Amino acid sequence: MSTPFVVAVPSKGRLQENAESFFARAGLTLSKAGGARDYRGTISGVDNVEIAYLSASEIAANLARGSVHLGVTGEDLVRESIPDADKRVLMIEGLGFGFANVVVAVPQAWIDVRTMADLDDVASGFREQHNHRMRVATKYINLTRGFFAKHGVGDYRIVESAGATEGAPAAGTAELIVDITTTGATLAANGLKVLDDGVMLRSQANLVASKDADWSKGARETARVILDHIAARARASKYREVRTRFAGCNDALLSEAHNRFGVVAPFGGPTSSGMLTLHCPPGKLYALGSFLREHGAETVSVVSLDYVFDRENPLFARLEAFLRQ
Ligand SMILES: Nc1ncnc2c1ncn2[C@@H]1O[C@H](COP(=O)(O)OP(=O)(O)OP(=O)(O)O)[C@@H](O)[C@H]1O
Ligand SMILES: O=P(O)(O)OC[C@H]1O[C@H](OP(=O)(O)OP(=O)(O)O)[C@H](O)[C@@H]1O
Ligand SMILES: [Mg+2]
Repeated sequence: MSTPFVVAVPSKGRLQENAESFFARAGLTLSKAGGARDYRGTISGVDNVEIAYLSASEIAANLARGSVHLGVTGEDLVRESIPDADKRVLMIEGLGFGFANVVVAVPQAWIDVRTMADLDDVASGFREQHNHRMRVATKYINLTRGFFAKHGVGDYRIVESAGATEGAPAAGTAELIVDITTTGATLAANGLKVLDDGVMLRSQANLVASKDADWSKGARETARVILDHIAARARASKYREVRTRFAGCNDALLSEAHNRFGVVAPFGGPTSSGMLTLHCPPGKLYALGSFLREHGAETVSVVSLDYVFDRENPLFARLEAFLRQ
């Protein structure tokens, strides 16, 4: 038997539920072989795939190592734990959940410190006054080093923090922090504020491929099938299907609809009896319906799409290009 194609899926934390429903929406049903507590699983109907249930940070580490082919994890973890990430992994697609920013936050009491440049001023003075360098608590060590260097801030020391990072300034173990935030509630509760230019990374959950996995012919074919499901779902959710029939429909009208509403005609122009099928972005449906009726349509119906299978698979094309590099 050939070695399995491994897909890593978050087993806990904030990304877990959304990741499972992302696969389900794409028609990929994950099942845990040995029940809820099992950490290996399969995808029904796609042969030779093994699902590895891991934490989001383990998934980033496994992608770096090439021990999984595809994984769902946060961009923050990818950028922090994989040096030269863009060469080692491909972020195939942002998944629209797990949004969070990695930020530099200082005590609100530091009223004169609003920017990284202000922080640089504080850092220099701090060392003279306190006999030690300004301390930054974080688990994002590499991201912090890169960002601070980019802003010319050098006079600081990192204090590694695995959890409850926001508490470090009040506890006296650091002067400021770098951490991930969504609502900002935890920062506010700890009397911290984000610097105006202190957003280091806008992260979301991503579908990520590892360059160093075993990309045999069989593995590529499995990736193609999985990404075909995902692309079909992504394409379907960008549009609604609009159907109508009217005599006066012509190419000029279709190109006006395309320009004004972003409409595409996946099956070509109207049939001989004037039947027309269009795909329209959800936000433009009413405007398109009005436009079609103004030009002679009697009735316009709209339905949701589950999948749109195209000959082109942009996600797999991106993966192939990356693996060729
Ligand atoms: N408000 C948030 N705080 C932290 N992470 C968030 C937030 N919103 C989204 N995320 C994303 O979720 C990822 C996993 O965070 P979470 O703390 O849920 O995982 P975890 O199961 O605790 O993983 P680990 O054990 O590896 O820390 C983060 O790296 C980030 O990409
Ligand atoms: O901006 P907010 O919406 O308040 O969210 C930010 C908080 O959430 C995360 O912690 P998490 O809940 O993942 O706990 P952990 O530190 O144990 O991983 C993060 O480390 C912050 O503490
Ligand atoms: Mg966590």
